[in-house]
Amino acid sequence: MNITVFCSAYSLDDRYAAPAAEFARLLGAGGHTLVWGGSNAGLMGLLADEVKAAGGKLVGVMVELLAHKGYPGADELVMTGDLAERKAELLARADAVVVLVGGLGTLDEITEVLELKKHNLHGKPIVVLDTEGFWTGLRVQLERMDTEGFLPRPLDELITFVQTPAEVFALLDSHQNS
Ligand SMILES: C/C(=C\CNc1ncnc2c1ncn2[C@@H]1O[C@H](COP(=O)(O)O)[C@@H](O)[C@H]1O)CO
Repeated sequence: MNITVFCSAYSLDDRYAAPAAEFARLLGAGGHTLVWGGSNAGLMGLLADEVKAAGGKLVGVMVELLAHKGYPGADELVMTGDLAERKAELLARADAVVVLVGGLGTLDEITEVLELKKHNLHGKPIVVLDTEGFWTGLRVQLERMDTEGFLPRPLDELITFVQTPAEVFALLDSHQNS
């Protein structure tokens, strides 16, 4: 499975780094391919290291302006012209999207794939690994949109929040088998 991952480009403490590393090991050991921003920076680099060490493949989708930060050991590096093209490519190459902790770049990526799914422009699973309740604020806001009639379809058709790396793969397996 090609799993596109959005996550922080910053180095983070163990509360966030350890679950991200565990997720990456499960991804690699499961024979999946990590599709990600292609950077060796922070959590993005840690993720790639762990996936590679566990036997998974790496496909980096980069923008020219950040090419100097490219992960040296990627199996494939795709160069895109700008951030919008990169987001489109990250989604096009995904069988599923997984979101780890992150900042504005990650938030931008989540809302993009959600908005496209809302309009039925793709039907790929979007799973948030909600480490330490990091995304509680987003979940609460989305639930309010859902209950107060701001969404054209139920929220649980659009996105799933889980607490552990193992739950991510259990969910993706259940999607594959359905
Ligand atoms: C932080 C530094 C460089 C960042 N380099 C990046 N390279 C590739 N992709 C990136 C980079 N920064 C952001 N992204 C994308 O956005 C998400 C992370 O952004 P956030 O703001 O940290 O959440 C990530 O999913 C990438 O796709 C200098 O060391």
